[in-house]
Amino acid sequence: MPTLSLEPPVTHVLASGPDRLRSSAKAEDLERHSCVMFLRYEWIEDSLKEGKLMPPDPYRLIVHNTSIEKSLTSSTTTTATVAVGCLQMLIAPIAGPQKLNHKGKEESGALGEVVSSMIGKEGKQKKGRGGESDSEEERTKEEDCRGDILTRYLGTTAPAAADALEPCSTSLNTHITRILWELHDLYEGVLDDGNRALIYRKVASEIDKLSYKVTSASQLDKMEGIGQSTRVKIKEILRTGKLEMLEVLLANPKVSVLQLFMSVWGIGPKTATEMYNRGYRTLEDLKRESSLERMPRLGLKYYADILQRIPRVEAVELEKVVVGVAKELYPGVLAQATGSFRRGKASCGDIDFVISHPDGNSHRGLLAKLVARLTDIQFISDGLQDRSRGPQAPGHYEVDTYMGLCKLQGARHYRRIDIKVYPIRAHPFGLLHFTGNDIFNRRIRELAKKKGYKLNDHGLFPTVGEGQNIRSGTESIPCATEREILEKLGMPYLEPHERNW
Ligand SMILES: Nc1ccn([C@H]2C[C@H](O)[C@@H](COP(=O)(O)OP(=O)(O)OP(=O)(O)O)O2)c(=O)n1
Ligand SMILES: [Mn+2]
Repeated sequence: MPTLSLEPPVTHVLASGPDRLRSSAKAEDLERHSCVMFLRYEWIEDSLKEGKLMPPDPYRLIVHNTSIEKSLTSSTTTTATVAVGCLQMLIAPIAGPQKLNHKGKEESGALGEVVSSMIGKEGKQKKGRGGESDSEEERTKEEDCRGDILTRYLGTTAPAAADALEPCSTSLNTHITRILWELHDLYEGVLDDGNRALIYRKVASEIDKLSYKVTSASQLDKMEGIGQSTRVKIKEILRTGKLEMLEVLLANPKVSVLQLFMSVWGIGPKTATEMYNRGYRTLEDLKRESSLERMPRLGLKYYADILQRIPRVEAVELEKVVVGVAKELYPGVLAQATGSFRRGKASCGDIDFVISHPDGNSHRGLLAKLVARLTDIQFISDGLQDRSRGPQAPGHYEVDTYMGLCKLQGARHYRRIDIKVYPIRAHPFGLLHFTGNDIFNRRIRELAKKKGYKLNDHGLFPTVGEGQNIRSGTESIPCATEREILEKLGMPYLEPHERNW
């Protein structure tokens, strides 16, 4: 089990362009306070490849403004890579104790402000990828152009590719978004109002992406998708640090019990309300309820572990185990972790596998064998298997699903694992769907609808009729790759890390 053993411990990783670094007097200040190391961009690439934090010394840039200039220009590694970013590792003494927001992301607090002032209030933080040789200006143009294309196709701008690798992103605006996320969670979960939840989610994620701290609601004037009532709420949050409407909601005892129940894996609004109406108020009460189905039982059994997010280093190891066993059992199998892991996130809520076999036949029975072997080696501990046979429902093919819990040998926590096995013709659709994120999926499904298709994780089905009478065929348009699916929808291909909407 790999560990994060860098000393002093790393709490933040931020990226900055070298030009900004060269001209910044504050770079020296930060170095003097010895809270920052400036590293070449390859450090994070290698760390991600290796699944652990690499020792920083070989990647270090000497941080006096004049020396930075020298090490940037005289670096023996590709100047192109160096030219796109220098990483700063901000360590504990200044950052103070780590705080987690509701999504388990670190809050950057005052230190974030120091850094944002260093890299520029209005400037978007940029991170490049190794091997790119275009200039910063060219890249900006290209990203802007891609944004335009997507705006045209999807009615919104995708986040720049550079925003996606979460290890480098910390929100500077959790003073606002913490409350908006809480509203999202309440509306989505407890109050079962998906539309309102989506509004708060969109606004909160947009504000989380800003590279400056919002101190006045007028700074958000140009941001799309913020309605008048959300604006009023943000003003109140900025003025008072809280939101009365949220406090009133949270003070409602029923709401807090429902929230607690729905934090259990497998319990949705319906069961939570039912349990509340039966007089249950605590998780201990729930454990006594014999009518609970298997999934919420597991949810209760592994409650504390499931709440913990999976650090990326561990997810890398989890993927190795499952893919390794799948390949051993079925040479040539297509198996990979999707979801937030494939989108490059620093931590994942669970780990989602999508599997298929190119021979068109071996997918049958594969899941049962794989789960049996993973159980034998004491990787999988508990779970549920389900087979949704098709195509009784239009356009639904045989897809096997496993939802359960697993643990690496010697690891502290059990982790949630989902495995989906698709027949090869549906594989790219499964991959696209389970890579997400959910907002991106919603957008491409809307786009498909406009173009006369129904898109789901089984295929792309031409539709006939209109409005209430709309019906989709049972034969999918064949697509061999995710790229082909997006092409059929007339939109440019997006790498998984560009799908963090
Ligand atoms: N209501 C949903 C739920 C899921 N998905 C798709 C998109 C998700 O990205 C993917 C995997 O679902 P997860 O809930 O596991 O979400 P993520 O993997 O994206 O995030 P997390 O880190 O929380 O697991 O399935 C979706 O489109 N709509
Ligand atoms: Mn997931």
